[in-house]
Amino acid sequence: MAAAEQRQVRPWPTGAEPRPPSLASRRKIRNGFNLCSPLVLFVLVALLLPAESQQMHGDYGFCDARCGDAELSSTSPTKILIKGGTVVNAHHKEVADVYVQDGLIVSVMHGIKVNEDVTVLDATGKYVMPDSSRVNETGGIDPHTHLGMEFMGTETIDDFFSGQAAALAGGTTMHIDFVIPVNGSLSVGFDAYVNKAKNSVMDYGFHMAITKWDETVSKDMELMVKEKGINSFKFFMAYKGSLMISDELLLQGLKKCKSLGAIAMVHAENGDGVAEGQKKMIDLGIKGPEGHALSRPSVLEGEATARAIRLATFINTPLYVVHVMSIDAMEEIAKARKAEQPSGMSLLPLQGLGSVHCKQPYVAYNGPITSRHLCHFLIFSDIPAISWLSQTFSPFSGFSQTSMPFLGFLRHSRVSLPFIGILEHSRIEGFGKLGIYEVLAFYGGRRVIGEPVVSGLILDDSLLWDPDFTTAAKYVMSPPIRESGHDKALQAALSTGVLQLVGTDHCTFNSTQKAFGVDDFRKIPNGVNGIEERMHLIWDLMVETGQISVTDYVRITSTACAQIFNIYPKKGAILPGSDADIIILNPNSSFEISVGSHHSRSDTNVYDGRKGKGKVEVTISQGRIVWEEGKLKVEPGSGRYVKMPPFSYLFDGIEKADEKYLSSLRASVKRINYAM
Ligand SMILES: NC(=O)NCCC(=O)O
Ligand SMILES: [Zn+2]
Repeated sequence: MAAAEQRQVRPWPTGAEPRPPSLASRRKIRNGFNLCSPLVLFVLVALLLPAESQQMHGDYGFCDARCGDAELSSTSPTKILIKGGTVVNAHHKEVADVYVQDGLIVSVMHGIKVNEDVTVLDATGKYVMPDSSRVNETGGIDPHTHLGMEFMGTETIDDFFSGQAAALAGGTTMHIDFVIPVNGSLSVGFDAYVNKAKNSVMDYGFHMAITKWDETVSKDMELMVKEKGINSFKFFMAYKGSLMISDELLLQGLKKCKSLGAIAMVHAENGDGVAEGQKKMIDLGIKGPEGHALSRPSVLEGEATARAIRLATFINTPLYVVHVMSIDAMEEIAKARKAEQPSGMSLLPLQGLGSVHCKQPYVAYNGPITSRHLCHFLIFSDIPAISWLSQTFSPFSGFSQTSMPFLGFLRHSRVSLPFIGILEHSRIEGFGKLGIYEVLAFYGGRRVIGEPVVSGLILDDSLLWDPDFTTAAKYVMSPPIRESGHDKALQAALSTGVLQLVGTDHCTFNSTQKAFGVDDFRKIPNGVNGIEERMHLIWDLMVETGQISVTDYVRITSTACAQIFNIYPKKGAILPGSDADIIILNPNSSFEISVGSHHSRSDTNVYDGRKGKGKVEVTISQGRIVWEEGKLKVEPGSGRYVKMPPFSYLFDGIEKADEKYLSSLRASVKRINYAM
């Protein structure tokens, strides 16, 4: 990496600010069970086989990303034992050790002993609170970023290097960026992004935008899915005159997505309405950043969301609504997700069942399991007769999520009240512990996913009225940050499962770039930061306030994304065989966000000055410690492109629904032709 490039990455302040306390007193453990035994090596090789990453390694040394230092440091060890923390997955949490080797999680269990060549991060004691231990581990996945994006006549100030360095410092270990076609060409756009991503320092995937429609685009979509590892395409319903597509194109795109098993994503704002709103503001003489919010009210977001959902329903294909910013859009998603629940079925809270540690909004599905309803259960049991279930449920047992034996049993036996019924059955009472820990994914109504972003969950639009242009302009993004009230409603929707996962839409422009629109809000490049702040802010906003549980946190920041984009449990889980992308978060430490210490290249930060509880103290990416004690060590070129296969769980049952639709047509009707 060029030294000049390195210098542009902002430093973690040295000396000026108190450092977070060291998480881990490193030590070597002697005389333990040898994890390099032939058996373990065999397991490792077996686990390595299904890896689907396409490596795009550069020829770089391992270097420190801190500003100006440019010092080379040695590669961090690839054998790591994290001792004594609470391992949190979306389905379950437990105190356990995690052993990592060669970039993979090898083992998650109690009392792992290792040889002296293993680096031990011992979290025990230091982080255990009176009621429970509180070290939470998993790497976050940001489903929505724009690094190195050319947009509104300029290019984002964060490229793949600085954006990813910032991500790692904040505990995000993978992100999915949007490839923008070049003059409508997907292939040219893809190649351009492969080039942009050359200096990557962590794993990443690609979505792709569709900005025009013709035979070549249609064929290229196929190529992208079948050969390039893209399983999602985004349609901009806004940005008239540049990225915006028509309903006709959207329909073509939805059909194509469905045939390829790719997820259609929408930026849902009525672009014609926005153009009209902008004209109105300019006519009224409102040219400052507040004009941005005023010109694109939430009704335009609600309308486009409703339209996209209806068109996707018409085609019968899944839809993913990016950056849900308003109550209007969220309510359309809520309505759609409830829409098709067959009568007689309901959602029940799991509270109070045996040893279940479930809190709202965990739900169990109290009705027949059909292929329309993906219910992914994890059963914990010490009842010998059924303890095999938790083993068979290992995602690495060779079964896909939807063909696990137990789900198969539920489906085929057509049991009504299958789950709750079984749990309440007297035969198992008193035999031991039994619990459903969580329903990982529930899909009941239309296949609609709603993604709020950190800015929409936390901020309100008041600062767009700030008299200082630079301050106001940094909040300009689309759809706009809404007036107070929308944020709280989005939080509630997230905590109750109406919205599923949290992105950032990290799309940074510095104050010089934002000043392009000093005389006209329409020229202010749209976008805010968040890739570094997401994990901290969501922890503080949602977990610290009790709105969601720790396992929910993992689900909305990591697991749901991995499941939707079909890379679970390689990503999004702390399980044997998963990639070793791990964070260690200390809920007793505090964070403070500051433009002076963030790792983005931007000279502004919309969260500047925010403080909160919960600090990511260690980030492990690809099995290497890349963030520890406030120091970032990254290797440009080490980031791997993660291919994402089509036909995620969201497509489960689509064919059956199509068949049902066709058989319901009662057509074509045979008529007597009287004319003959
Ligand atoms: N959101 C935003 O303002 N900028 C990035 C482009 C987009 O996602 O609309
Ligand atoms: Zn975006």
